[in-house]
Amino acid sequence: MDKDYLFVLNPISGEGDDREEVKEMVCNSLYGTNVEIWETTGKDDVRKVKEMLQKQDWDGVLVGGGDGTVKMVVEAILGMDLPLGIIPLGSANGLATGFGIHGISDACHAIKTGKVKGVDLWRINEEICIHLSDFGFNAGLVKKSTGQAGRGMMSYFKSSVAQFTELRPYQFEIHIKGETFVVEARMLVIANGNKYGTGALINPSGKIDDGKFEVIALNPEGIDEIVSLSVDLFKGTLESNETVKIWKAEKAEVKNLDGADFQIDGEVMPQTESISIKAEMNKVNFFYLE
Ligand SMILES: Nc1ncnc2c1ncn2[C@@H]1O[C@H](COP(=O)(O)OP(=O)(O)OP(=O)(O)O)[C@@H](O)[C@H]1O
Repeated sequence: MDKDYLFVLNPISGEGDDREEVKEMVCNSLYGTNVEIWETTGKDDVRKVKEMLQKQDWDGVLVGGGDGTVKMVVEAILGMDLPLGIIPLGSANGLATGFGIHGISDACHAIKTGKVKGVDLWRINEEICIHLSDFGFNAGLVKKSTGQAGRGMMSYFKSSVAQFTELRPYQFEIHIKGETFVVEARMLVIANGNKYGTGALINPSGKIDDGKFEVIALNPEGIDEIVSLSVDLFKGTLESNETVKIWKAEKAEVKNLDGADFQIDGEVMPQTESISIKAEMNKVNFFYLE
Protein backbone atom coordinates (compact mmCIF):
# COMPACT_ATOMS: atom_id res chain seq x y z
CA MET A 1 0.00 0.00 0.00
CA ASP A 2 1.28 3.52 -0.81
CA LYS A 3 2.33 5.68 2.11
CA ASP A 4 1.30 9.32 2.50
CA TYR A 5 3.93 11.70 3.82
CA LEU A 6 3.54 15.38 4.59
CA PHE A 7 6.80 17.13 3.60
CA VAL A 8 7.22 20.36 5.60
CA LEU A 9 9.86 22.37 3.75
CA ASN A 10 11.62 25.52 4.99
CA PRO A 11 12.30 27.60 1.83
CA ILE A 12 15.06 29.77 3.36
CA SER A 13 17.09 27.63 5.80
CA GLY A 14 20.80 26.83 5.52
CA GLU A 15 23.05 27.47 2.53
CA GLY A 16 20.15 28.01 0.13
CA ASP A 17 20.12 24.59 -1.64
CA ASP A 18 17.88 24.90 -4.70
CA ARG A 19 14.47 23.88 -3.33
CA GLU A 20 13.14 22.72 -6.71
CA GLU A 21 16.07 20.28 -6.93
CA VAL A 22 15.44 19.15 -3.34
CA LYS A 23 11.75 18.47 -4.05
CA GLU A 24 12.64 16.53 -7.19
CA MET A 25 15.30 14.48 -5.40
CA VAL A 26 13.02 13.60 -2.49
CA CYS A 27 10.02 12.72 -4.70
CA ASN A 28 12.19 10.63 -7.06
CA SER A 29 13.96 8.79 -4.22
CA LEU A 30 10.66 8.04 -2.51
CA TYR A 31 8.99 6.95 -5.76
CA GLY A 32 5.85 4.97 -4.97
CA THR A 33 4.92 7.07 -1.93
CA ASN A 34 2.69 10.13 -1.95
CA VAL A 35 4.63 13.19 -0.82
CA GLU A 36 2.62 16.38 -0.24
CA ILE A 37 4.84 19.44 0.05
CA TRP A 38 3.99 22.35 2.34
CA GLU A 39 6.35 25.32 2.72
CA THR A 40 6.85 27.05 6.06
CA THR A 41 6.07 30.75 6.35
CA GLY A 42 8.06 31.70 9.46
CA LYS A 43 4.85 32.80 11.22
CA ASP A 44 2.49 30.65 13.29
CA ASP A 45 3.82 27.51 11.55
CA VAL A 46 3.10 25.12 14.46
CA ARG A 47 -0.63 25.83 14.15
CA LYS A 48 -0.52 25.61 10.35
CA VAL A 49 1.27 22.22 10.41
CA LYS A 50 -1.26 20.92 12.96
CA GLU A 51 -4.06 21.93 10.58
CA MET A 52 -2.36 20.10 7.69
CA LEU A 53 -2.00 17.00 9.86
CA GLN A 54 -5.69 17.02 10.75
CA LYS A 55 -6.77 17.22 7.09
CA GLN A 56 -6.14 13.51 6.46
CA ASP A 57 -4.40 10.37 7.77
CA TRP A 58 -0.63 10.52 7.29
CA ASP A 59 1.99 7.80 7.63
CA GLY A 60 4.75 10.22 8.59
CA VAL A 61 6.13 13.72 8.34
CA LEU A 62 9.28 14.76 6.49
CA VAL A 63 11.02 17.97 7.59
CA GLY A 64 13.30 19.85 5.21
CA GLY A 65 15.22 22.49 7.14
CA GLY A 66 17.62 22.99 10.03
CA ASP A 67 17.17 22.14 13.71
CA GLY A 68 14.79 25.08 14.22
CA THR A 69 12.38 23.69 11.62
CA VAL A 70 12.60 20.20 13.14
CA LYS A 71 11.79 21.68 16.58
CA MET A 72 8.76 23.50 15.14
CA VAL A 73 7.41 20.29 13.54
CA VAL A 74 8.02 18.27 16.73
CA GLU A 75 5.81 20.76 18.61
CA ALA A 76 3.13 20.31 15.96
CA ILE A 77 3.11 16.49 16.09
CA LEU A 78 3.30 16.13 19.90
CA GLY A 79 0.99 13.36 21.04
CA MET A 80 0.51 11.98 17.48
CA ASP A 81 2.09 8.67 16.64
CA LEU A 82 3.86 9.84 13.46
CA PRO A 83 7.48 9.07 12.53
CA LEU A 84 9.59 12.02 11.49
CA GLY A 85 12.19 12.06 8.72
CA ILE A 86 14.76 14.87 8.68
CA ILE A 87 15.89 16.14 5.25
CA PRO A 88 18.92 18.18 6.37
CA LEU A 89 18.72 21.67 4.85
CA GLY A 90 20.08 23.78 7.73
CA SER A 91 23.51 25.28 8.30
CA ALA A 92 24.76 22.82 10.90
CA ASN A 93 22.10 20.04 11.03
CA GLY A 94 23.13 18.77 14.47
CA LEU A 95 19.98 16.66 14.86
CA ALA A 96 20.23 14.92 11.49
CA THR A 97 23.90 14.13 12.11
CA GLY A 98 22.90 12.41 15.36
CA PHE A 99 20.67 10.06 13.31
CA GLY A 100 23.46 9.18 10.84
CA ILE A 101 21.95 11.43 8.17
CA HIS A 102 24.52 13.60 6.36
CA GLY A 103 22.63 14.59 3.24
CA ILE A 104 19.41 14.28 1.26
CA SER A 105 20.18 10.82 -0.13
CA ASP A 106 20.96 9.50 3.39
CA ALA A 107 17.66 10.97 4.56
CA CYS A 108 15.65 9.28 1.79
CA HIS A 109 17.49 6.01 2.39
CA ALA A 110 16.60 6.17 6.11
CA ILE A 111 12.93 6.85 5.30
CA LYS A 112 12.77 3.97 2.79
CA THR A 113 14.51 1.59 5.22
CA GLY A 114 11.91 2.57 7.81
CA LYS A 115 13.93 2.10 11.02
CA VAL A 116 12.94 4.55 13.77
CA LYS A 117 14.45 5.61 17.09
CA GLY A 118 12.28 6.97 19.94
CA VAL A 119 13.83 10.15 21.31
CA ASP A 120 13.27 11.74 24.74
CA LEU A 121 11.86 15.24 24.66
CA TRP A 122 12.58 17.81 27.35
CA ARG A 123 10.54 20.80 28.44
CA ILE A 124 12.71 23.84 29.17
CA ASN A 125 10.25 26.34 30.68
CA GLU A 126 7.55 26.42 27.97
CA GLU A 127 9.79 25.25 25.10
CA ILE A 128 10.52 21.76 23.77
CA CYS A 129 14.20 20.76 23.57
CA ILE A 130 15.16 17.75 21.48
CA HIS A 131 18.91 17.93 21.17
CA LEU A 132 21.07 20.69 22.68
CA SER A 133 20.56 24.01 24.36
CA ASP A 134 23.14 26.29 25.91
CA PHE A 135 23.93 29.54 27.72
CA GLY A 136 26.93 31.72 26.93
CA PHE A 137 29.46 31.37 24.12
CA ASN A 138 27.57 29.25 21.57
CA ALA A 139 24.20 30.94 22.20
CA GLY A 140 25.91 34.32 21.59
CA LEU A 141 27.32 32.89 18.39
CA VAL A 142 23.91 31.68 17.19
CA LYS A 143 22.47 35.11 18.07
CA LYS A 144 25.20 36.92 16.09
CA SER A 145 24.89 34.67 13.04
CA THR A 146 21.07 34.92 13.08
CA GLY A 147 21.49 38.71 12.97
CA GLN A 148 23.83 38.51 9.94
CA ALA A 149 22.53 39.22 6.45
CA GLY A 150 23.51 35.77 5.09
CA ARG A 151 22.81 32.28 6.48
CA GLY A 152 24.85 29.10 6.54
CA MET A 153 28.30 28.09 7.76
CA MET A 154 30.03 31.22 6.39
CA SER A 155 27.84 33.37 8.58
CA TYR A 156 28.71 31.12 11.59
CA PHE A 157 32.40 31.50 10.80
CA LYS A 158 32.30 35.31 10.58
CA SER A 159 30.35 35.48 13.83
CA SER A 160 32.67 33.09 15.67
CA VAL A 161 35.64 35.40 15.08
CA ALA A 162 33.70 38.26 16.69
CA GLN A 163 32.36 36.01 19.47
CA PHE A 164 35.84 34.78 20.51
CA THR A 165 36.90 38.34 21.29
CA GLU A 166 34.00 38.52 23.77
CA LEU A 167 34.62 35.13 25.45
CA ARG A 168 33.87 35.66 29.17
CA PRO A 169 32.67 33.63 32.15
CA TYR A 170 29.11 33.82 33.51
CA GLN A 171 27.81 32.68 36.89
CA PHE A 172 25.08 30.05 37.09
CA GLU A 173 23.25 28.54 40.07
CA ILE A 174 22.38 24.91 39.37
CA HIS A 175 19.83 22.92 41.40
CA ILE A 176 20.20 19.23 40.72
CA LYS A 177 19.29 16.11 42.78
CA GLY A 178 18.63 18.20 45.93
CA GLU A 179 21.98 20.00 45.76
CA THR A 180 22.87 23.56 44.74
CA PHE A 181 26.07 24.50 42.92
CA VAL A 182 27.24 27.95 41.89
CA VAL A 183 29.54 27.62 38.88
CA GLU A 184 31.41 29.95 36.60
CA ALA A 185 31.29 28.90 32.95
CA ARG A 186 31.92 30.41 29.57
CA MET A 187 29.32 28.00 28.24
CA LEU A 188 26.71 25.89 30.07
CA VAL A 189 25.11 23.16 27.95
CA ILE A 190 21.92 21.15 28.53
CA ALA A 191 22.44 18.11 26.33
CA ASN A 192 20.13 15.30 25.24
CA GLY A 193 22.06 14.61 22.04
CA ASN A 194 25.82 14.36 22.02
CA LYS A 195 27.12 16.19 18.96
CA TYR A 196 26.86 19.71 17.55
CA GLY A 197 26.38 19.89 13.78
CA THR A 198 29.98 21.12 13.52
CA GLY A 199 31.07 17.67 14.75
CA ALA A 200 32.05 18.83 18.28
CA LEU A 201 31.35 15.94 20.68
CA ILE A 202 29.93 17.94 23.57
CA ASN A 203 28.38 15.00 25.42
CA PRO A 204 30.30 11.79 24.65
CA SER A 205 28.29 9.57 27.02
CA GLY A 206 24.89 11.18 26.26
CA LYS A 207 22.05 8.99 24.93
CA ILE A 208 18.92 10.46 23.37
CA ASP A 209 16.65 7.72 24.74
CA ASP A 210 17.83 7.02 28.32
CA GLY A 211 15.38 9.35 30.13
CA LYS A 212 18.28 11.56 31.27
CA PHE A 213 20.06 14.69 30.10
CA GLU A 214 23.47 16.15 30.96
CA VAL A 215 24.35 19.61 32.27
CA ILE A 216 27.87 20.49 31.12
CA ALA A 217 29.82 23.52 32.37
CA LEU A 218 32.84 24.51 30.27
CA ASN A 219 35.20 27.15 31.56
CA PRO A 220 38.51 27.24 29.68
CA GLU A 221 40.72 30.25 30.42
CA GLY A 222 43.46 31.45 28.12
CA ILE A 223 44.57 30.09 24.77
CA ASP A 224 46.20 26.86 26.11
CA GLU A 225 43.02 25.71 27.86
CA ILE A 226 40.89 26.66 24.84
CA VAL A 227 43.11 24.62 22.52
CA SER A 228 43.15 21.60 24.86
CA LEU A 229 39.34 21.82 25.22
CA SER A 230 38.91 22.00 21.42
CA VAL A 231 41.04 18.88 21.01
CA ASP A 232 38.93 17.04 23.61
CA LEU A 233 35.72 18.20 21.89
CA PHE A 234 36.79 16.62 18.62
CA LYS A 235 38.31 13.48 20.15
CA GLY A 236 35.25 12.87 22.34
CA THR A 237 37.29 12.99 25.56
CA LEU A 238 35.62 15.94 27.26
CA GLU A 239 35.03 14.06 30.53
CA SER A 240 38.78 14.10 31.26
CA ASN A 241 39.20 17.85 30.69
CA GLU A 242 39.93 19.80 33.90
CA THR A 243 37.93 22.84 32.81
CA VAL A 244 34.72 20.80 32.38
CA LYS A 245 32.09 19.64 34.92
CA ILE A 246 29.26 17.26 33.96
CA TRP A 247 26.07 16.31 35.83
CA LYS A 248 23.54 13.70 34.64
CA ALA A 249 19.92 14.26 35.71
CA GLU A 250 16.19 13.75 35.12
CA LYS A 251 15.27 17.29 36.15
CA ALA A 252 17.14 20.45 37.09
CA GLU A 253 16.86 24.19 37.52
CA VAL A 254 19.41 26.75 36.39
CA LYS A 255 19.57 30.44 37.35
CA ASN A 256 21.33 32.60 34.78
CA LEU A 257 22.86 35.09 37.25
CA ASP A 258 24.78 37.22 34.70
CA GLY A 259 22.20 37.29 31.89
CA ALA A 260 24.10 35.07 29.40
CA ASP A 261 22.49 34.52 25.97
CA PHE A 262 20.43 31.33 25.70
CA GLN A 263 19.46 29.10 22.75
CA ILE A 264 17.41 25.90 22.36
CA ASP A 265 18.04 23.64 19.33
CA GLY A 266 19.49 26.56 17.35
CA GLU A 267 16.73 29.05 18.17
CA VAL A 268 17.78 32.12 20.19
CA MET A 269 15.55 32.64 23.23
CA PRO A 270 14.53 35.99 24.72
CA GLN A 271 16.46 37.14 27.84
CA THR A 272 16.12 34.17 30.25
CA GLU A 273 16.66 34.56 34.01
CA SER A 274 16.11 30.95 34.97
CA ILE A 275 15.06 27.65 33.46
CA SER A 276 13.51 24.47 34.75
CA ILE A 277 14.20 21.31 32.75
CA LYS A 278 11.93 18.31 33.00
CA ALA A 279 10.89 15.34 30.91
CA GLU A 280 8.04 15.86 28.46
CA MET A 281 5.77 12.82 28.54
CA ASN A 282 5.97 12.21 24.78
CA LYS A 283 8.76 10.71 22.75
CA VAL A 284 9.17 11.25 19.02
CA ASN A 285 10.23 8.55 16.55
CA PHE A 286 12.87 9.66 14.05
CA PHE A 287 13.95 7.69 10.96
CA TYR A 288 17.66 6.90 11.31
CA LEU A 289 20.57 5.13 9.60
CA GLU A 290 22.82 2.75 11.55
N1 LIG B 1 9.13 31.29 4.73
C1 LIG B 1 9.96 31.73 5.68
N2 LIG B 1 10.45 32.98 5.62
C2 LIG B 1 11.29 33.46 6.57
N3 LIG B 1 11.70 32.75 7.64
C3 LIG B 1 11.25 31.48 7.75
C4 LIG B 1 10.36 30.92 6.77
N4 LIG B 1 10.09 29.65 7.16
C5 LIG B 1 10.75 29.44 8.31
N5 LIG B 1 11.46 30.52 8.68
C6 LIG B 1 12.34 30.68 9.84
O1 LIG B 1 13.42 29.72 9.72
C7 LIG B 1 13.95 29.52 11.03
C8 LIG B 1 14.34 28.09 11.21
O2 LIG B 1 15.46 27.83 10.44
P1 LIG B 1 16.32 26.53 10.74
O3 LIG B 1 16.84 26.58 12.14
O4 LIG B 1 15.55 25.34 10.36
O5 LIG B 1 17.50 26.70 9.70
P2 LIG B 1 18.91 27.41 9.84
O6 LIG B 1 18.84 28.42 10.96
O7 LIG B 1 19.30 27.91 8.51
O8 LIG B 1 19.83 26.18 10.17
P3 LIG B 1 20.53 25.71 11.52
O9 LIG B 1 19.48 25.62 12.58
O10 LIG B 1 21.14 24.39 11.18
O11 LIG B 1 21.55 26.77 11.79
C9 LIG B 1 12.86 29.94 12.02
O12 LIG B 1 13.31 31.09 12.73
C10 LIG B 1 11.67 30.30 11.13
O13 LIG B 1 10.92 31.36 11.67
